[in-house]
Amino acid sequence: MTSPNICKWGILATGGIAVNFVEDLLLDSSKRNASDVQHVVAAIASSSSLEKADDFKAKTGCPSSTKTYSSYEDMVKDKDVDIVYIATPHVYHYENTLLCLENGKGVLCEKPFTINAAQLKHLITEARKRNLFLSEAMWTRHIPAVREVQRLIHEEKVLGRITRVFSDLSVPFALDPKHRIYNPELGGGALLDVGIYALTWQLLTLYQHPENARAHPEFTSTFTKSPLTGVDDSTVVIGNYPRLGAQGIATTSLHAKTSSVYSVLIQGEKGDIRVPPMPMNPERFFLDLKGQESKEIEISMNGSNGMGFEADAAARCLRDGKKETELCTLEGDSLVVMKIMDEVRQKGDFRYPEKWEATRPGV
Ligand SMILES: NC(=O)C1=CN([C@@H]2O[C@H](COP(=O)(O)OP(=O)(O)OC[C@H]3O[C@@H](n4cnc5c(N)ncnc54)[C@H](OP(=O)(O)O)[C@@H]3O)[C@@H](O)[C@H]2O)C=CC1
Ligand SMILES: O=C1OC[C@@H](O)[C@H](O)[C@H]1O
Repeated sequence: MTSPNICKWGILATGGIAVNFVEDLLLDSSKRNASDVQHVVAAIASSSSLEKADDFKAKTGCPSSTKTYSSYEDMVKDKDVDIVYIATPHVYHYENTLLCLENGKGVLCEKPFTINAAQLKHLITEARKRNLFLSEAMWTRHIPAVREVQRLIHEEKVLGRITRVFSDLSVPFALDPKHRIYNPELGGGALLDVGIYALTWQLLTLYQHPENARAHPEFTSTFTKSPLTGVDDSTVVIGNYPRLGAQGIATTSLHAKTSSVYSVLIQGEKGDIRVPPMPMNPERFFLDLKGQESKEIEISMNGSNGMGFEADAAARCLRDGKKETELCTLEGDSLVVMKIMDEVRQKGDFRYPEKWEATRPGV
């Protein structure tokens, strides 16, 4: 048996989700059927202090060999780092990614990739120019249960013709204007933070349906601005897919909570598939075929938070010299999502502060 390929990660930012990501990196990858790759947390950087990076290292149980840095700029120069995972608030993704690329590092950047499509196009150009790996950490696209739902409806066609897909992620956050979810200076708002998952499910099921052949749907949307800070606090995106004769209704809210019955409901002529919450990383779903008992299908992640699958995909790309993952391509997937979110924000007459919408001068 050949030894696993080792992927050496740098962790840029030490907030909430970075903990979950690092926990998954430290799990035995064979539990995810990924014995061909192995992850090492080579370095952790905090922009706040070295102490914060050290605390993060201790809290997540990283080995003593993991280096810590008190600046992102120093970490990206570390020769022991192959790829950087970026977990800062949304408005920083563009500059943080450029910093990594300019220092020769591949990047897996948290969602939403950037604030707008123009910024993402620039990142794609820079990554290609430098022949570096680049991907959005849209983990949902890599989750085994999500892939199984896609296989069932697209390949096995268990529901026959698909007619409608409802998808929702709604999280009632406390009304705090400083929290990144409500703060326009951090790229807050329901659509970019949580609505992106509801939209992704619509694209995974309808846009990526083989009979749609990635034809761009026509979108109708509503965008409600929070009286607190002006970011959207509830948004609906309806996609019309004429090639399928189907519609997708993606919803998000910072007030309501996703129904406990389903976060995704895929309706077809032969029945429904129902994915209970949460939609980001489901381990089970229900197949409700007409005239039959409901069947629960469980696809366990064996104790993983669900973020290891995107890390495995990135590690395989680095090993194989690929510059993007197959399940979350730059132009075919991430850029499509960014363009739709731009369109929805434009219709809702909402822009982030101009300095966060900007691309570098001359781009
Ligand atoms: N995939 C998923 O399920 C999830 C993804 N996310 C995504 O991950 C990213 C980070 O979210 P989350 O971890 O919840 O955010 P947190 O607020 O918990 O952490 C963000 C980190 O970014 C760094 N940072 C740098 N500049 C700032 C600043 N001006 N204000 C605040 N933080 C700053 C800080 O780390 P330091 O001090 O170390 O530099 C901070 O701890 C977002 O893109 C979000 O959408 C979030 C939750 C779940
Ligand atoms: O990605 C996310 O998923 C879970 C949410 O609670 C969080 O705000 C968001 O960033």
